[in-house]
Amino acid sequence: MTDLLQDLNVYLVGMMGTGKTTVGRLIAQHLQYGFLDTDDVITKAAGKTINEVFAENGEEAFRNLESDVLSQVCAYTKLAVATGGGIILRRRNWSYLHHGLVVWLDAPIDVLYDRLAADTTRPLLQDADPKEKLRTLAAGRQALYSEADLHITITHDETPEQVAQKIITAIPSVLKSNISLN
Ligand SMILES: Nc1ncnc2c1ncn2[C@@H]1O[C@H](COP(=O)(O)OP(=O)(O)O)[C@@H](O)[C@H]1O
Ligand SMILES: O=C(O)C1=C[C@@H](OP(=O)(O)O)[C@@H](O)[C@H](O)C1
Ligand SMILES: [Mg+2]
Repeated sequence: MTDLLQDLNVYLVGMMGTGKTTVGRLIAQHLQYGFLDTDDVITKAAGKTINEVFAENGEEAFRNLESDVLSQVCAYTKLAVATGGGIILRRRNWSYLHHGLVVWLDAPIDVLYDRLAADTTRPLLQDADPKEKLRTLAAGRQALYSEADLHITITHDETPEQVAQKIITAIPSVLKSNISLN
């Protein structure tokens, strides 16, 4: 499996709350890869929280930082990368993501809402109706997420370890089909 991947980075994309950060760490352990979360890198580089970046600099500035971080991360290999849910919004980011294997974690809105209802660290969900906000964001992003190499659907009762295992099991199928296309 690790041979098949040829040190390619694995990028997890998907809506807030799908478990990119949690599952990304497990994927890294399985693959004996390093782990990186683009939000963590932004937080460290900016010296403030994601909430503070949004509040003080705005979403556009956050998206610029996100693109900068991704452009630097894609120069490395053997990384499992948890991205922020909006990374797919910028076309330029796809040229970086496609240096590696892009995995879309896809979970029902109810699951995302249950996980994030009490969370205050997602500025885009600090809204009068966070569930509706999740629906709107997901609807607007669906077509972009579907550009990922691998689509992993998550049900409400799957543990992070089960999701990681599902990804690890599915990866060879995409790599094989890529090879036969070339
Ligand atoms: N498979 C899962 N089952 C239950 N809770 C989960 C699962 N994956 C993630 N979580 C929880 O959901 C919340 C959001 O997970 P996180 O990894 O931060 O998602 P993301 O990075 O996609 O926004 C966290 O509290 C995390 O512990
Ligand atoms: O979906 C989004 O636009 C965002 C998702 C967040 O990351 P997670 O997907 O890890 O929650 C974080 O990057 C920021 O709050 C914006
Ligand atoms: Mg995350």
